[in-house]
This record gives sequence, C-alpha cells and structure tokens, in this order.
Amino acid sequence: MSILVVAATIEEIKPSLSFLKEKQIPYLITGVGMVATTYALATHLQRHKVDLLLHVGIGGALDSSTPLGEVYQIYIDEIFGLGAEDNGAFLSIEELGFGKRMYTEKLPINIQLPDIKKAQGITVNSVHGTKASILQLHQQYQKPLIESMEGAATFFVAEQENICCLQFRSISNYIEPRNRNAWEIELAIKNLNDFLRDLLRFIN
Ligand SMILES: O=C(O)c1cccc(C(=O)CC[C@H]2O[C@@H](n3cnc4c(=O)[nH]cnc43)[C@H](O)[C@@H]2O)c1
Repeated sequence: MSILVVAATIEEIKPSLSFLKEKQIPYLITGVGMVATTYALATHLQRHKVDLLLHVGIGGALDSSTPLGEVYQIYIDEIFGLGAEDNGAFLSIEELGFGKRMYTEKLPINIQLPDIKKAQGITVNSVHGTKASILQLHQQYQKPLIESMEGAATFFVAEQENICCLQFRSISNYIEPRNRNAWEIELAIKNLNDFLRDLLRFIN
C-alpha cells in the first residue's frame, strides 16, 4: 500500500523526517490553510499513485480539560462557516443547495488501527480568538472538538479521488482568546511524531 504522509508545515513532522527517509515513505508539505492544502494534494495526486493519505498536524481543542499534547483521530471534519449569513442567521452550503461542509475519514480495509481517542474537527480560515465566537462554538458543538486549518480539505480531496484518508492531530493549544504563550507546540509535535512513527511501523 502506498502511503503519503501529509502535513501543513515541515516543523510538524521534523522529528520523523529521518525515519520517513529511511523507510522510503513519501511526505508532502502543503502549506497552511485549505486552499494551499487542496492545491498541493491535487497536483501531487495527478503525478503519484497514493492508496492512503495520512494527514498529521497540531490543532486547538475546545475542551480545556483535554490535556495538551494528547493525540486524537479526527473521524469527521467540517469546512467551518461555508454558507451565507442571512440577516443574523446562518444558511449552510447544504441549505443553499451548493454542496456540503462535512467530510469523513476513509478507513483502509485490512488494517487494525491503534485504539486512540476520536474527535470531531472543524477547519477554519481564521483561528477562533474572541470570547463571543468561542461561546458560539461551545453552544453548537459536542466535545471533543479540534480546530485546524487544513483537515477538511484533505478529507475533501480524498473523497474526490476515492482514496483512503486518516487524520491525526495532537493538541497544541486550547481554542481561547489568543494566548500564544500558553501553546505547547513542542510537546504536541513530539507526541504527534512518536505516534506517527509507531503507526507507520504498525501498518507499513
Ligand atoms: O500564531 C498563531 O496565532 C497561529 C495561528 C494558527 C496556526 C499557527 C501555526 O503554528 C500553524 C501550524 C498549524 O497549526 C494548526 N493549528 C494549531 N492550533 C490551531 C488552532 O487553534 N486553530 C486552528 N489551527 C490550529 C493549523 O492547522 C496550522 O496549520 C499559529
């Protein structure tokens, strides 16, 4: 099975680069955000056959009781805010009849995955950072909820191309009014990469 490891930034998979090279597992750095991710994946998949996209990255958790650094499997991800504002209400892209916001993982058959915690994802263009917008998230979503800037785009491309896709995120921060000093990026990246290498040893 040909696997492609996908991350937004090289920093997020740096601890695994020598392992990936040694095992000859290809990786793709897409850049941050849904547009960059979609373009990078689409052009890569035109030139290379891939059976499984393994998307890894850090993300923000809505639930502040979730320990920073914990790794989650994102099983469903939403293109957050895709729709139209309508005089104080929100009309989703589904209600407008132009498509859908929700995309899911596609599990490879015949592979037993490690039993880790699962979470729903939202994918944003703009990281939530005001009390009002975060309160809305608490009112609208079940927890655990993890925010990223790429996840739904990778699920979208995988669905378009009909290939398997898994997404794993470790929690670098809480979704809260911007407080960069509280982010645990180093811990999140270490745990993410320990998990990634174990997973690849297991399935490759
Ligand atoms: O400094 C900032 O405010 C900042 C905002 C967003 C992302 C970053 C990054 O370091 C980019 C890497 C990657 O991080 C993901 N990420 C991490 N936490 C969150 C979040 O709370 N909400 C959305 N995305 C998040 C994202 O997928 C980026 O690709 C720095």
